[in-house]
Amino acid sequence: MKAKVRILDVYSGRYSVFINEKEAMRAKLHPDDLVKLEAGKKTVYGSVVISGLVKEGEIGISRDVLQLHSFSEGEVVTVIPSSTPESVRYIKKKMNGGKLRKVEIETIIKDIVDRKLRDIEISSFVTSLEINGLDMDEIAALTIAMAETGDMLDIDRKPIMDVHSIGGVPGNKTNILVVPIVAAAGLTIPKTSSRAITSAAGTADVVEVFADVSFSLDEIKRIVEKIGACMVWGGALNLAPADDITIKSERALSIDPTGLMLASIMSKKYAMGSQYVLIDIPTGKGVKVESVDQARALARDFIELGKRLGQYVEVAITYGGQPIGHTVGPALEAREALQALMAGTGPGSLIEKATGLAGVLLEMGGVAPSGMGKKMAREILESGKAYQKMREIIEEQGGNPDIKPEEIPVGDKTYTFTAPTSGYITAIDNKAITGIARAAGAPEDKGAGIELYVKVGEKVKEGDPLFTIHAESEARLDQAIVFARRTEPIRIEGMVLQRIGNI
Ligand SMILES: O=P(O)(O)OC[C@H]1O[C@H](OP(=O)(O)O)[C@H](O)[C@@H]1O
Ligand SMILES: O=c1cc[nH]c(=O)[nH]1
Repeated sequence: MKAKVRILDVYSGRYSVFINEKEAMRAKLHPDDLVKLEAGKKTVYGSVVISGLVKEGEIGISRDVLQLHSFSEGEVVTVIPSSTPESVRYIKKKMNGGKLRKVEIETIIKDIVDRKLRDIEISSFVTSLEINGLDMDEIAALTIAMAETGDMLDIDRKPIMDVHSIGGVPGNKTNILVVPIVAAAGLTIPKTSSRAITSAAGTADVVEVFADVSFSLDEIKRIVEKIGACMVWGGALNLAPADDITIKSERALSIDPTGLMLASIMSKKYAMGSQYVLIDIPTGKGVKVESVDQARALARDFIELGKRLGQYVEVAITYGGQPIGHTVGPALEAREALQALMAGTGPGSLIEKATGLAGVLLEMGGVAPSGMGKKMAREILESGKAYQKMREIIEEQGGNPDIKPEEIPVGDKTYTFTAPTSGYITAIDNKAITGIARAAGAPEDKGAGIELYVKVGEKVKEGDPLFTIHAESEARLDQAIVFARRTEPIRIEGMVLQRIGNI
């Protein structure tokens, strides 16, 4: 069938194609059917939405499609019903525990990028990877397919350093300090981050509080060649474009299948042309990797994958047993990171980790002698040079370099939990902290999150404040309070954990 394009002011978070009910009946199209739109050399796939927003003879296109494809109002397109793509068969193969061949992985990734696979099929793919995993051949094929379906960056300043955390630990704003420290030492570090996957704030969500994170590859090249660094969102570029699409399913399920995580991280590094990559594996209770043995096994996989991609990879296993610093959630974390950069100091968990990671990169990049990297990183932070570099990054990325931490707005609906008893803090439950911050609205509501007043090992008196929840609406605050009451994220020795009555 032929129809005229009508551009609808609608964002559905997916590729939606709106068809009038009568037209759909005639063409035997049903909600969520896959259709192909053809106009000249352009081909786009989308899912059918039956809607009164368009008349007969029209085809409505949501703004999501227009972000990557140009269609004009009134343009004539051919609408062709599309059958289930071949890649669904390969997804089922993985669901049944089979090993995928390179060509099968390439087909799945291409179909994800072309939007031939819909959310439900992509979620099934992600779930099949969570359950049945991938071996190193599959991971390497997946990484290269994810990178090569998008653009590649070629920056003239070498060597190109990079850092990436596997995430999972609440409050992990560490790389917002690492990147300016490393760039202030004269190294080149074009950092791409994803948005939150399992946490309440990915690094891209946090940086977005004070600067833009969505840039074209040409803009990134210009920024990095000028100041040696950037901190951008991988999903905004056509860089490993399957990554952000699969991350949406991961976020909804709060899972990060190991093989997909390796491919997600390393495809971004490969596409950015990174030569020396440091991977941070936070390890501890309630994060993605709970034991040092598991962390070592994962480290070997990163190093092996790096070799296959021609990259030199080192891994830092870091402490992830409780949140990093004192804040969780985009705006609160942005405040804390900026404060630390300005003061050259801050909470031990943040400063030690940031200078430790930056130090490894300074040694890998050959600007610090072996064993001296951390000291040099600390000097750069304390001297204010890292803050100056951060100001350059913020300015080049369209933000206000003069912004002060207290000027960053945080959620004004608050509730503070206090210590029910006196004693030492014995544990902080990472998963519960993330769950509360997400219930409060993070990461989408930038001001939502948690301010923590205590860390494990500290002494509190009954009635001392433990943490404050911030939200942007009363409804979200109430949800977070309920979640916090149910999960009791902070344990104090001697505290009654549960009271059980007649059962
Ligand atoms: O904690 P969750 O949400 O699972 O993991 C996602 C976060 O981990 C990585 O951090 P970085 O960009 O290396 O700092 C990702 O880019 C993302 O920001
Ligand atoms: O970028 C990232 C970080 C953690 N896990 C992923 O899958 N991607």
